Amino acid sequence: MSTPHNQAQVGEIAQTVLMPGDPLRAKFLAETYLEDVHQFNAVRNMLGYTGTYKGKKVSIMGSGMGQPSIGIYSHELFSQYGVEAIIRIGSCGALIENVHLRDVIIAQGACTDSNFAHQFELPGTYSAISSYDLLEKAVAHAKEKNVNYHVGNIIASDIFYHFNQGTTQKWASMGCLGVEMESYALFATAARLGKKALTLLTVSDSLVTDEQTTPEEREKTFTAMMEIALEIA
Ligand SMILES: O=P(O)(O)O[C@H]1O[C@H](CO)[C@@H](O)[C@H]1O
Ligand SMILES: O=c1cc[nH]c(=O)[nH]1
Repeated sequence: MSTPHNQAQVGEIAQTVLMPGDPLRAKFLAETYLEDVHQFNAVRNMLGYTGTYKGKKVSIMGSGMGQPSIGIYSHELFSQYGVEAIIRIGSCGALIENVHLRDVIIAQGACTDSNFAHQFELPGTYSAISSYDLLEKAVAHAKEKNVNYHVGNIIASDIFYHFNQGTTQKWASMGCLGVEMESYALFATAARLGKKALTLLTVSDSLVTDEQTTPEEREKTFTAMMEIALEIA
């Protein structure tokens, strides 16, 4: 069996999948941390790997950028491959002053400007939240490893280059810690299919101070977040 976007056979993918947006971050992680690794997907270069971490079977696969992309991959993983939990390991922009470059955000919930949840025809606004079970474990590991972490809400936007300069400040005024582009669709897909999801983000840039990390740093150096995800997988 395969899907239009994933050439893996059933059984090749672990019950927990770590998902960075960047498929090269998936490759780095698999090559750096996993043993007995094999690559299960290369369709559209959305690289996916399964291996073991401390004896535990774990998969890592890129999600691409944006809610439509993670909506496709997470739906297929949950509904076709028996995946029970997806942990997104992404980069984000900091929206408030006390969230610094390279800090880790553990997303409790995600707001959005996307219409992803309109498909559910709910009689109101859906609040997308992470799995408390995964969240609790991530916080425990972050504490144990002395990671600079924050737990709270984020904004999962359909837009990277906002023409209206004030947009992200409005989300900051509602307590959102960071901006990224996938978590709302991931949390909603998991909820609809009765599965678990969590997002861990490393701050790659600050919309407050304009500091930035390089593309290579985003690919290879966000290891505190990667290690938390591997421990709780
Ligand atoms: O680094 P990743 O996981 O791709 O996450 C962030 O980076 C991309 C934008 O540069 C978006 O996908 C955003 O969510
Ligand atoms: O969506 C994103 C991801 C990283 N940094 C941003 O500013 N936005």
